[in-house]
Amino acid sequence: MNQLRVSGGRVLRPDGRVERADVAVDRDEGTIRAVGAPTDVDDAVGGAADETLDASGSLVIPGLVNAHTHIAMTLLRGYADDKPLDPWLREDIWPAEAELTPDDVEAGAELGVLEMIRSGTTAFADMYFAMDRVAAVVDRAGLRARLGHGVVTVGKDAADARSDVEESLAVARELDGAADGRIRTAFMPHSLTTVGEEYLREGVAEAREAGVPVHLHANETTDEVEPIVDERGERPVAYADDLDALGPDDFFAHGVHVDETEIDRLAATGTAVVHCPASNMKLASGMAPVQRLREAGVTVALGTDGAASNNDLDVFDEMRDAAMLGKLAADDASAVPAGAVVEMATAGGADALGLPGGRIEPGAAADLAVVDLDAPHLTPVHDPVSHLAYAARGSDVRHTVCDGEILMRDREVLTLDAASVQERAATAASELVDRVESA
Ligand SMILES: CSC[C@H]1O[C@@H](n2cnc3c(O)ncnc32)[C@H](O)[C@@H]1O
Ligand SMILES: [Zn+2]
Repeated sequence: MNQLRVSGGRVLRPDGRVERADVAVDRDEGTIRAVGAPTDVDDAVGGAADETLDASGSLVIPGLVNAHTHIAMTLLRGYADDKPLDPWLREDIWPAEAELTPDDVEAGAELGVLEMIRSGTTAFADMYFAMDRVAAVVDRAGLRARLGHGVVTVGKDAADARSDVEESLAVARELDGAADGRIRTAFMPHSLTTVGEEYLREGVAEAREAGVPVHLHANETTDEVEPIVDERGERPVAYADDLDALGPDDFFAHGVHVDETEIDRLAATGTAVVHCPASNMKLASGMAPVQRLREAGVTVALGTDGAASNNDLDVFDEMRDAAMLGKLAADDASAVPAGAVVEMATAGGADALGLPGGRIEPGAAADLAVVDLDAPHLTPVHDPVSHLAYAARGSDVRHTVCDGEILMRDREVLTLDAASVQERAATAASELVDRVESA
């Protein structure tokens, strides 16, 4: 066995306990072989490690999962701020995205992936355009992802609308299993209001036939919920159920404005919700009832949403925001505690996306982040889980491992050339804005 050993650290176990332990990784299989005291790990795997990552003074955690983003929107970070969702999209974001080229998407995706590796994220879900380019970046950079082409049919004639649906299905069929299985796919209609009913019905039926999940924005703002209720006489989750878009493989972004009946239906169908607290606060979309969702048994994951509504891709920020906002939403300081947001950012994310990882245990995918605790803002360490939720930052991550491969060692990303990625993205962003202004 080609063995990577993560040694000398404290390890976050699936039950939330933290213990001093080494982690032995089988790099051929990309899985964790043993976790425990160094001598026990030696006994379990035999032989010396081929490579070691020093985790002394550090906390070894499952690689974080960013369960909803639009990765290439890094190019639009800081481009348009301080507006609610609908005018932000219509007045600023969609006109800019109309000028995006596949090269831009690749440049933005590289920048996003670089930022994620640096902050300990090893898996993400992405809804955007030019997904073959995003897939190529994921393959090179070494992460895992669930990818889908985002469909919008409003404002399009029937031929264009149908071809958008077909593209999403084609991407879902063709890219599934790419990057040695690290890439999985989904059918991704943008939302229940931006995709017409006939296209939703056809697309979901074909996605079921192809065996790929469905991912969409749902119940994000009252502006989106109200027209559905007015026109259909039913809530969005009931409409989604009628479309056959709910199930244990499916995951919805946001779920801010969900009532008790909708929460029960999400739980009963096993549909996961990706909570995006920073985006919900920045766009003033509202406060998701995270405590209620979790109490009802809904799988809740965390997502940054795009970098234009966040404005970063740091899942540590998302954990802190989720814990803070969850308390405010429940009017209860004990709601959405530290352990809950850590679970949402790890096992909850992996479960929502149907990707391996999220737990440090033998047999699990070797997706890990090593968080350096030796910093003023992390001193003293009364409770490492509290630090993960409330005090740590993405920049505290020292090493990142995915599928048994080291993506970042001692804060140096090994799979991408950070300087050239930043330069390429900055140039692409400024040329994009020039094109938008002259359009
Ligand atoms: C059709 S690809 C995805 C599409 O979604 C847009 N988008 C970015 N953030 C949000 C959000 O919070 N709610 C809804 N839509 C969003 C993105 O700009 C793309 O156009
Ligand atoms: Zn989104």
